[in-house]
Amino acid sequence: MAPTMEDQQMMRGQYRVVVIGSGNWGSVAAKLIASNTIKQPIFYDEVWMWVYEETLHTGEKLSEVINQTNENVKYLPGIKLGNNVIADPDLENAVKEANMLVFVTPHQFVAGICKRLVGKIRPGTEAISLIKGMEVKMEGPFMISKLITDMLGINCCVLMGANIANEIAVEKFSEATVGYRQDKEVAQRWARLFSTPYFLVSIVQDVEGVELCGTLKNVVAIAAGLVDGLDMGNNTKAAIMRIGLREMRAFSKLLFSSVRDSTFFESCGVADLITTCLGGRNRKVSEAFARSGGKRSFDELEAELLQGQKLQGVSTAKEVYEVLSHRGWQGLFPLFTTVHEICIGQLPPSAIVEYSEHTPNFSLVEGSALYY
Ligand SMILES: NC(=O)c1ccc[n+]([C@@H]2O[C@H](COP(=O)([O-])OP(=O)(O)OC[C@H]3O[C@@H](n4cnc5c(N)ncnc54)[C@H](O)[C@@H]3O)[C@@H](O)[C@H]2O)c1
Ligand SMILES: O=P(O)(O)OC[C@H](O)CO
Repeated sequence: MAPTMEDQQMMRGQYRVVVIGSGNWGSVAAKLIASNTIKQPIFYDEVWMWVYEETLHTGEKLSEVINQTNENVKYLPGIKLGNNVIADPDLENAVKEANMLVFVTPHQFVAGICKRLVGKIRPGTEAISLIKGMEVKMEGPFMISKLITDMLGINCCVLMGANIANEIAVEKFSEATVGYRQDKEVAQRWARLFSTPYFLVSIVQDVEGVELCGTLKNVVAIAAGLVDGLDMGNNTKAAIMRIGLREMRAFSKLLFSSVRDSTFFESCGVADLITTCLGGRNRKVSEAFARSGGKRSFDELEAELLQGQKLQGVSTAKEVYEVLSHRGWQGLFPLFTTVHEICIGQLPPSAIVEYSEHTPNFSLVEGSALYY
């Protein structure tokens, strides 16, 4: 039954959103959300955005400049976020009224942020993670949505997709996928919060599949960048993407048997893999690494080329490698293994196309559980 006028009045402003993170994608997410909260009465108009405070070269505080200019001059210059976006450098204050938390920071910072939020979250709060990455603990791999759920005791959906932030910032058409565990209504509410005519969001009941797609494609993007840096051309890059996709699917299914094949055909799967391997930051820095012959470090190149933005692929390759070596799976995942060994300088960048020496291992798994 459709809600009555009275119900709609009662629901007015019921959902208050905070965006935790204000990097390149965090700022675009705040812009998308703010364009919807202002139009949809169930959402409170103002959107809080937690800013990891920093002092700009002008001596001004980033959060103050965002509030004065309505622009994130460091991470998304030239784009107005919407007058209903409020930047707040005080994390606890930013979340205090919210019941919809949008996590969008580089994955290495999430555990520290959640630690600060323990006991500070309103009852009945829902979360969504836009973060592409995972953590590896003694007990094994931990997806970021699970980390948020475990640390804060709240349900956490994920939103992933072929989403290069700068393109969405200028309202070029793209798609995204929300992954949810149980509650379809909550997932639909998240889709409603993000969807615009140029940003189409679908929902699938496969939280791990969606999150692993977003996480693992960053490792393949490092491989794609190496291929570009070696001037190997399109066929080689396509081969790397195909093999990478197969390893993404095999790894995801080995970790979570519930992961669906169909998820890899959503925006979060093959589409994100393609866009990241063509135009992402991981690809860009990795290309520069290969062009330096592996002489310059990823850290140095990240600082030089991204000016404060963070790569996720190199640390994810390490995290994936930890899982592979702990379980004795390196031979089954030659691409993931090789990417990590190149990133740490154990192999030269050219090893990415000397991949054939591992191929027999790879074909051994044909017909096994890994293969289908
Ligand atoms: N940028 C994109 O196109 C894009 C698209 C989709 C998903 N993502 C994912 O979104 C997540 C966030 O990426 P982003 O692009 O918004 O960020 P970013 O890489 O542009 O910026 C880095 C952010 O980290 C913050 N930071 C630095 N040190 C910190 C600390 N110690 N604690 C907390 N924060 C700190 C900075 O203030 C900045 O906001 C990543 O997982 C990324 O993979 C990015
Ligand atoms: O720029 P990257 O490599 O971090 O990728 C950005 C997004 O994840 C693309 O969907």
